[in-house]
This record gives sequence, structure tokens and C-alpha cells, in this order.
Amino acid sequence: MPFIDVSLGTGRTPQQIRDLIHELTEAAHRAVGAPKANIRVVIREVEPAHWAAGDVTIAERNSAAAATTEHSEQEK
Ligand SMILES: O=C(O)/C=C/C=C(\O)C(=O)O
Repeated sequence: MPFIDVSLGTGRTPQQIRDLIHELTEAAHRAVGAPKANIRVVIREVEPAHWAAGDVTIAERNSAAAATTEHSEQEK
């Protein structure tokens, strides 16, 4: 019984989450031939402030990227 557990940052639409579940189910079915009814998918949405890499949260990384983009736009 394939069990697919995905964590991703919040902010996706319900349709994007639904599409992700569908695509993951299809991919597992194609790749390993498991019956679709046996393929479990769990999507966990994590607040960007609650997820970090190298002591930098996703929220901080996103803010820094936005500031860089804003700065670049102002220089044009
Ligand atoms: O870099 C990470 O560890 C996680 C990144 C998560 C995203 O980019 C996302 O949910 O879009």
C-alpha cells in the first residue's frame, strides 16, 4: 500500500492541493502498479515561519527574495 506524505508551505489553493493529490496518485499507480484505491496521500501544509533550513525560515527566505526583487525593480 503506497503511502505518500507531502509537506509543503501554506498558500496553495484548494484546487492546487487537489491536483497534487491526483498527480501523486497517478504517478504511484504508473510507477509501481499499485491499485489506485490502495494509494494513500497525505498533504501537510506548514506555516512558512515553522519551517527552516540552516536556521533560515521559509518566511524569512521569501521576505529576502521579495526585497531583492523589489530592489531590482526600483533600479530599472
Ligand atoms: O526549502 C525547503 O526546505 C522547503 C521549501 C518549501 C517550499 O518551497 C514550498 O512549499 O513551496
